[in-house]
Amino acid sequence: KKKPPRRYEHVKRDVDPEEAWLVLGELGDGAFGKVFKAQNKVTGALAAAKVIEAPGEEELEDYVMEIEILACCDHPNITKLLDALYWNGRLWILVEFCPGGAVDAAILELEKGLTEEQIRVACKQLLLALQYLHGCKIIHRDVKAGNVLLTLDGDVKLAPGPGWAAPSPLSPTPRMAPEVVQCETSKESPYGYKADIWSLGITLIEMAEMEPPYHELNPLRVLLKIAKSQPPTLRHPKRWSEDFKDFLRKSLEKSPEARWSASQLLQHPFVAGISDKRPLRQLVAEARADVLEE
Ligand SMILES: COc1ccc(Nc2ncnc(-c3cccnc3Nc3cc(NC(=O)c4cccc(C(F)(F)F)c4)ccc3C)n2)cc1
Repeated sequence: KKKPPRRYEHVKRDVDPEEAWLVLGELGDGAFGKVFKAQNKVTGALAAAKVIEAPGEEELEDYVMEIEILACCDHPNITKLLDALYWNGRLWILVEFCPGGAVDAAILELEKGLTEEQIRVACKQLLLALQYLHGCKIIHRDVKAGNVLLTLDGDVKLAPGPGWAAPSPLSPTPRMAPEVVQCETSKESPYGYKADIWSLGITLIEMAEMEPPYHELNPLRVLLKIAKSQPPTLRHPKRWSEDFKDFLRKSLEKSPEARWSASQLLQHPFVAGISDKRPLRQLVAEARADVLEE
């Protein structure tokens, strides 16, 4: 006899999502399912809606974990949960819509990297998001330009991509911290929150140079490079400030113990004292302008 589906606190089971939400169009199609743009029929609020086809009970548990995290995360630089519904064998997760899309898409659109001023603003907001997550004992595990979403007024929000959960070292990404690559997840040095700081450093290089380091290598070579090489640096150091290069040295420190935490990095001159979001507003306007012209 089929066991009754478990009840989850933040997942509605008795509402048809399309009664409450008008689906406006597709935003993307990932391994996990499709993402649509949607509008609330009552409030007019815009959302990004992830629709997962027929998740099995164990898959549902994973997604409910994500929903629980989203539901308890209340931070301006983390996508806010708007609704979660389980209907007709599909799980819908709706979060506030970020009109600027992901930073990696903006870089592709504009065919150039971000300026140091734009990187500085994004970096400060990502550090605030990571400080918050790490304070809640949450490790993001997949900080990359594709998971940094842009709003019209120049904010960034951290969202996970399809791979969100514990990426196995067998699917290495150029942003993986050395201790993760060396599977040093033993007790004394677990895959800690410091791995997100390494990935942030790699993401800043990705924003500056359009690609993360070692992007030209195959996955195995990436693993070896990360494990045995000195931390990556910017390709053209003369183009960048000493503050930026020093910030990268502090976040791309191979030893997780010596690597600075989000709170320590928030005191670094590269991000201390800035608050003007205009550089990112310009980035979104430029990237969207291209799209609007088409
Ligand atoms: C192609 O053009 C665009 C234009 C605008 C957008 N805007 C946008 N705005 C908001 N979300 C998304 C989005 C895109 C692809 C996949 N998921 C997206 N958002 C989303 C995120 C989540 N989950 C989280 O953000 C999340 C889950 C767990 C933890 C965390 C964190 F660790 F960061 F707190 C974050 C759940 C459901 C959805 C629909 N996309 C996207 C593409």
